Amino acid sequence: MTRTQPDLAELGWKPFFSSQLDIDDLTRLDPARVMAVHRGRLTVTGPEGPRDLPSHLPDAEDDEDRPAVGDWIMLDRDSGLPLRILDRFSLFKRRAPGTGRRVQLIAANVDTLFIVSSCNRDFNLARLERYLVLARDAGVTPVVVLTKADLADAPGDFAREARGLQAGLLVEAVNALDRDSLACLSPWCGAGQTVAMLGSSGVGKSTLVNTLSAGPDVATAGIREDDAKGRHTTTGRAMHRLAGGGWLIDTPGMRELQLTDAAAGLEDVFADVSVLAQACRFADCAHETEPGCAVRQAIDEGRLDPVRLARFRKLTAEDARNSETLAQRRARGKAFGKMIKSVQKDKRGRRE
Ligand SMILES: Nc1nc2c(ncn2[C@@H]2O[C@H](COP(=O)(O)OP(=O)(O)OP(=O)(O)O)[C@@H](O)[C@H]2O)c(=O)[nH]1
Ligand SMILES: [Zn+2]
Repeated sequence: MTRTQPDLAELGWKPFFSSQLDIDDLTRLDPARVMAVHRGRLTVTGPEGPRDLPSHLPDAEDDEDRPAVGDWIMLDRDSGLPLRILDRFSLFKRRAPGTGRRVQLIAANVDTLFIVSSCNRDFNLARLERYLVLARDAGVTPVVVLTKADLADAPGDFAREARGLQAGLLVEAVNALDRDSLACLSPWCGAGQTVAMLGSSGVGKSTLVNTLSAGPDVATAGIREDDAKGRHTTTGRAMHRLAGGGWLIDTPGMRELQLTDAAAGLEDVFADVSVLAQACRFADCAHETEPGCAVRQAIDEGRLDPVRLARFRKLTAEDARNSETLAQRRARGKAFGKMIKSVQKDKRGRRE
């Protein structure tokens, strides 16, 4: 299949980006979209086709000044070098493991997050809520995609349960192997649109990528780089061109995303709990044994499902754990080490 180079709009350019440029910028700079980031290099695509560039930008100060897959960067027209990253309308990021407060950028300027689960034992409301919090936190519209509908007796039941999580939540049950069955996803896969995907292992993410993909990629194909041994290796693709004209970002980092600093997302996805909590007597109420707890009162009166509160607690704990600083983590590790030692001592004491 041959296809012409995508133009700016097809690459996902929006008025949001034009509004960040002045006349002077337009005469000196060219925009390009980051298709892949790897070992200090970028693969970008602009209307002139794909290019391989160094990833360092002149004014980079902190972690968020580094280019991520999906970013729009402005290149100097003369030197061809990247000068500036345009503000992102959405961003998936995470704390880099073991580095305290350092942030790793996963994907930028994503319009829609496909939250993938399947119509079988993988289906789990707690997991869906976790992904909904991630979507909300990144500023991306979520769509729940339930695969393996063809293997389930009553796929509608799964879809109904998922829809119950949030008013207006978009849920589609599909057979990921069948292109016709994926037609319901086309509103989010059209020209210029960018999708990312989250879901546990085996739910059908790779199958979805394959079925939705346009085939051989003009925008990213043909970029080769030398590896350490001087061999040519084709750069791993992070953005897949979709048959509908849009883009799908699929990177290992995206697949491993965890909750961090997600307080705003939690408050939104669990708006029912947050609203109740405002009426608790104590601002830091843990809704356990505190007097004047409006959340527990709602449970006693049957207005809130205790299972939902338990899921909210678990996610809040995950967020707190992932958001703690390296110093806090070390302190917790030490306290835990001390406790183990004292238990071991205690056991030895009893044996002697
Ligand atoms: N019948 C049917 N099989 C499916 C569907 N979606 C996925 N499968 C099958 O399920 C298996 C797992 O699918 P994958 O696409 O590899 O799952 P994944 O989410 O990419 O898994 P990881 O790579 O481990 O993250 C494959 O054998 C697929 O063919 C579906 O909608 N219907
Ligand atoms: Zn309370």
